Amino acid sequence: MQYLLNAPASLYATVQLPASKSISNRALILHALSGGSTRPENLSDCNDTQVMIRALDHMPDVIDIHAAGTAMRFLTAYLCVTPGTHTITGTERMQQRPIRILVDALRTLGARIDYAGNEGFPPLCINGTQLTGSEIELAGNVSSQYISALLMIGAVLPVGLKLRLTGNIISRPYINLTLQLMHDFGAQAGWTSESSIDVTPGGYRDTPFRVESDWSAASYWYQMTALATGSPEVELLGLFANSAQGDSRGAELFARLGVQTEYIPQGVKLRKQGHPVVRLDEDLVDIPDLAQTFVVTCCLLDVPFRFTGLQSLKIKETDRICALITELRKLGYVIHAEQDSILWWDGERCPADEQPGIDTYEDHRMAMAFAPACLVCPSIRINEPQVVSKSYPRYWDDLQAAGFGITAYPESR
Ligand SMILES: O=C(O)C1=C[C@@H](OP(=O)(O)O)[C@@H](O)[C@H](O)C1
Ligand SMILES: C=C(OP(=O)(O)O)C(=O)O
Repeated sequence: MQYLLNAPASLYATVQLPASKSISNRALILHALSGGSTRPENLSDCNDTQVMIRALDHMPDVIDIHAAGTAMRFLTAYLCVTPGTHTITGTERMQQRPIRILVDALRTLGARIDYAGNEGFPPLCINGTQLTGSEIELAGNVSSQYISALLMIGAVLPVGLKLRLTGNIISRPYINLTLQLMHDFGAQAGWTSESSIDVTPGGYRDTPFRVESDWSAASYWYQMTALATGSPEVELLGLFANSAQGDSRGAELFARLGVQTEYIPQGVKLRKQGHPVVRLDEDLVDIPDLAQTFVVTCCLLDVPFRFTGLQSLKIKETDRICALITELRKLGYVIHAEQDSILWWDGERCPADEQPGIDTYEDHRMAMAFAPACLVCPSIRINEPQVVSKSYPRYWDDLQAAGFGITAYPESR
């Protein structure tokens, strides 16, 4: 399928954002480990959370988590401490996303895990057992999800858990989000140095918990506000000012691109104010999921950039470094990569396709970050638009409600 997008003449919208999948999937694991009956409220309706709910509710012999990185990593650790034998698998891409660092760490703690396909990658066959280890060292420079997965089970281990992280820690705010939620569910855990974390044993308590809206999803509305002409006004509901989500830092970066955030009781109100900076150089190591948003926005605003800290992009839903370079060329922008961890643009242009069809590579963020481009490039088409269901199933409905025209074609052209 393909969507042809048309921008509204002016952008005024009030949007009920989806709940955060990162928070939902942590809350579901912590709730399960608490053994309580008070289910977290306002869970995301996205595919990544649906697969988690299904797995925890039914615990089938074969658990298929589709494309959900958090579900794969968090459930792997969870299954190690849960009685029974399960195989956990996912999409073809998931079977290419590395998991050896987590498996090695869990094995050091005494877990019984076998690779059911290729060494180092899902699917995994896991036999739940009592873990006896309590201290591990693991790399912190590949995916923070391994660390979050270990931390969450740490509180139910007999003597707790001490983690020592090596290398430059990436996606640190996601580790802090895990620690915050563990605390909310009654556990004690925290940093003891820049690279060490201790978790006290004692388990979790049954706790009422409400999931905040998704700050990563909010970024596409910031992007639309930045790119819209006139005086756009967008209200995003369900976001907190003092959010534990690292991607809330997007608000501060967008201020430099001319979008002002006003915190209101229901969420945030966005308006355009001032002019974008003349160039944007930023380390995005803490906010990798916003890389596509900022790369596309800066090109379309004509703001040259250099974004570092992107080393995790190659192992996400697709190789996002390659995908961005290829798809931006269709819009007439020549961006460059360095050392698999940096993307930069000095303003270089190439002829744009007449009716660009953006490929999305089974990556929700490719679809969501390129759709706002219709505010600048008429006749833009998004291929396989249904990929948004991974984190924001109502994305296209919300765009239509905001006045965007969407025409669906059955075949990609
Ligand atoms: O813990 C989480 O909820 C997430 C951590 C990040 O992954 P990495 O730690 O692999 O960068 C992020 O990209 C992902 O979307 C969600
Ligand atoms: C990388 C992402 O998700 P995950 O790693 O959880 O599949 C994402 O949502 O951008």
